[in-house]
Amino acid sequence: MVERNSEQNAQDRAGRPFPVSWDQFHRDCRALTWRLNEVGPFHAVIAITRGGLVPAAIVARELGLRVIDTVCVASYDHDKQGDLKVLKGISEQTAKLGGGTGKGLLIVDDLVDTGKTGKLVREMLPDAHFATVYAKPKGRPLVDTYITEVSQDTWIFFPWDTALSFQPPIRDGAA
Ligand SMILES: O=P(O)(O)OC[C@H]1O[C@H](OP(=O)(O)OP(=O)(O)O)[C@H](O)[C@@H]1O
Ligand SMILES: O=c1[nH]c(=O)c2nc[nH]c2[nH]1
Ligand SMILES: [Mg+2]
Repeated sequence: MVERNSEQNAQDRAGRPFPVSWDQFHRDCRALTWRLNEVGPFHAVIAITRGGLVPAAIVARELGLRVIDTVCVASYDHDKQGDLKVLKGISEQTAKLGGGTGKGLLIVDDLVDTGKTGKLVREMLPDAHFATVYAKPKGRPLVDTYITEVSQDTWIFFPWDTALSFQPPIRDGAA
């Protein structure tokens, strides 16, 4: 069980819900790839699981990359960030492709928020290119390429975490 830290309860701080549909997410990932295509070529994509798996699949498809690795990090227990735990590091084979420092490797995640996850992975591969679809201001300086910035008090709701449900009319107090 990931340890909870009430100071880091991101969703409590999040005044603004930002729901993202599958269509929107796919479009944003394609927009990200247009930018990455100018920066590459890359030897491999490394997804920061689990949120980075979906954008990594789309980016890899668009860039024609077939070597895909994962760095498995756990920190948020739903909406509360605890201590970061690396459950699986980058494979030796992928590390070799990046010359040990990550040169020519592309790290992909769905977003940076506080930047803690991104910082941890960057330290493993200082010369890798780090891309996220969304960025909040605290984490943004860690990212090399991103598409959309949202305010720090925004909570992004990803399509794999949500389902269609009834919403009360705005007049009746809907967000
Ligand atoms: O910039 P930070 O404050 O570190 O937050 C960003 C990280 O938080 C989320 O992952 P989470 O730990 O919730 O795990 P998940 O990807 O498995 O959902 C998100 O996918 C990023 O990896
Ligand atoms: O689904 C999520 N939305 C967010 O805004 C966020 N920030 C950190 N981790 C997050 N997970
Ligand atoms: Mg994640």
